[in-house]
Amino acid sequence: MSSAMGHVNAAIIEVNPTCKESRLSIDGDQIMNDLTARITITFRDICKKLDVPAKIIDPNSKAKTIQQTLLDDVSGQIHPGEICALMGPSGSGKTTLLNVLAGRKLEGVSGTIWLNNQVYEKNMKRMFGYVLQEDIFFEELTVKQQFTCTALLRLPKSLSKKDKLAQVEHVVEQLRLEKCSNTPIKLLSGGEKKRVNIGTELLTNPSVLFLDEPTSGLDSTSAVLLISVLRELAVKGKTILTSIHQPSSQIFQSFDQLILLADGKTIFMGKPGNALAYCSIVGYQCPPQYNPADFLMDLVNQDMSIRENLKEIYVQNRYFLSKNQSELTEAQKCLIGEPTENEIDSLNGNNLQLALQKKENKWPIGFVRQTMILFSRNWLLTSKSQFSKLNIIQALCISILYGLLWLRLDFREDTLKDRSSFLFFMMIFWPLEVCFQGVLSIPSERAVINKERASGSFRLSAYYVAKCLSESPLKLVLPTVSFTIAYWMANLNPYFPIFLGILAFLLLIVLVAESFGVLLGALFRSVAEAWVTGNVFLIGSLLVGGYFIDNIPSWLKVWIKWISFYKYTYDACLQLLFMNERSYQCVNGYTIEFCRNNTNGTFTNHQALEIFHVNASVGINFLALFGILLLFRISAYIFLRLIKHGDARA
Ligand SMILES: Nc1ncnc2c1ncn2[C@@H]1O[C@H](COP(=O)(O)OP(=O)(O)OP(=O)(O)O)[C@@H](O)[C@H]1O
Repeated sequence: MSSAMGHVNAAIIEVNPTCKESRLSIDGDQIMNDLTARITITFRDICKKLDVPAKIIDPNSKAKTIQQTLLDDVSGQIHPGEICALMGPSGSGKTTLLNVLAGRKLEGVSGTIWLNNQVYEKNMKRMFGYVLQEDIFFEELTVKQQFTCTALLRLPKSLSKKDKLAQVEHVVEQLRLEKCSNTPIKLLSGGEKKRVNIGTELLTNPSVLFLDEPTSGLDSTSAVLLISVLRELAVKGKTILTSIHQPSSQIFQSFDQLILLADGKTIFMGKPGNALAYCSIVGYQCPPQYNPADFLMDLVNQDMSIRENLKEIYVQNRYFLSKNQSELTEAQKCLIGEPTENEIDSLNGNNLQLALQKKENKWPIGFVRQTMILFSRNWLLTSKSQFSKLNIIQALCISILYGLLWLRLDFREDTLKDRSSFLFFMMIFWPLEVCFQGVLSIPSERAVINKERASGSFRLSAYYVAKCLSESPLKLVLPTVSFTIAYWMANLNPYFPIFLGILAFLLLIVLVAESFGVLLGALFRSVAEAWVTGNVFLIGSLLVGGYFIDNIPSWLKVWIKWISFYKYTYDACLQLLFMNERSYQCVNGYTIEFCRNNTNGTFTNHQALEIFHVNASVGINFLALFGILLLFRISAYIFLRLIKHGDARA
């Protein structure tokens, strides 16, 4: 398995920066073209109503929930080759409408959506690309690594790897990202990051592109560049719907259609160039030399009564598609009429079947391939974070400090406690360190994973298996180095197999602690809560681990074997340490009873072990630790599956 994974790893890392001229093969071109049908989206009477806890809206309310209307009877039609802009004040429902049309967060939604003349089905989502407002990535990856990983995961298995890489090159060019294609995403400008965000969605060549405020935070030049990229995509036949906040007049005029929302209702739908004329007809005149977008936003933001008036006028005017031109009111001439059933039936003669056929797989590639690609990405990211200069310096300093404090222990009665304390303190630092990394691990990746899974990139199980397989070995490297240095400096027991046995147990407890951290990260939404729970459990487990207290109350002793993984490791390591035949020098009889009247004598390893009151065998301790490891890992997966910690807003 490792060689296969190494191969994929290379595929991602070794993206050839010079293969600019790479092109899709004829077959590849055909497959990519087949993916891109020209799609008209029609939506009728879209409502979204949610029952929200009453206390959130009114702290004095006696009711349990209050129904909130996020979208109210919104209808429209967006055509291929066009860019439709969604505008409206903050909270007017732009993101909600985008989500609904993109088939996301459908709780409480009613109404109908058609893609061409086919009623929307969940599995048509693969035709969509959704560019979130936030640019969420693993920012350590370069642009090409990000694109390559996405292409390998999301493009169908019928495409060869060469074609998938050619598609990456194509998108890099299309989005004018050549200059920064080998730069880590964290070093990119806002505009470049946004284009990487769009590029990630474009790799699958979606027919419809949804964008949530792609220009927010960009300077005007970057915004214009971005919109020109969208225009090029529209020209190629994509259907584009984007929400936007206060665009410049140049950008505003460049849209093909504008939908203006207020409080979840449409108040204008038409060509942007007709918006001011419409306002003037219904009684709101734009002052000369005013940016039309600013005027519209000021108008709807100003006064509740103006908004209500605009909503009413729109409702009176919205259905007119079946009328003759001569029957239209002046206001209607400025609008695009809302579609009726007839408009849907006559739509887009293209009879391409958009829903997945039963035999088609929901996932573009299989579980094993997904796992291998995610393994390679995780390997890359984890090795970057694990082997930072700071981590290496920390590991060396700590091991040398341990080694110096316990330097060259003699085999004498008065060093028995020091030997056990060495083992115990070795069990503290690395497990705690790795547990903390585990706690942060899932929360720090959650946003990216949720985003990628929302676009159907991979199974959760593939992500989790890849994560476990790639991170665990890497997280063992520094503890191994550190323990080896300290062990031989302290000269704990020079018999090599014993060193290996103790090392194995110390690494096992590192893995158990890491799994415990991952479990907490999957269980809790807040890192602080996870960490507090972890602290209490780990400190409790440490205290009863066998080093600090001998006389534990009997009612508590019963539970220790269930809760303390330190106890298993400590007991096993002590048994291993005193396993081989060796004599120890008596000193004063304070520790070993046999030495009390025999201060110049020697005692055996068995007598040494007796003072530690160890019970279970090494094998039993190993099985117990291994069982806990599996329990933590499996529980973490179950929590990850069951508890949705994504966006709290449905
Ligand atoms: N899950 C939810 N529960 C309750 N209210 C919600 C939920 N999701 C959204 N809302 C509310 O619905 C309204 C519309 O939200 P939405 O995010 O669509 O607005 P927007 O126009 O995109 O705003 P902005 O421009 O600020 O992003 C807001 O008042 C928001 O608070």
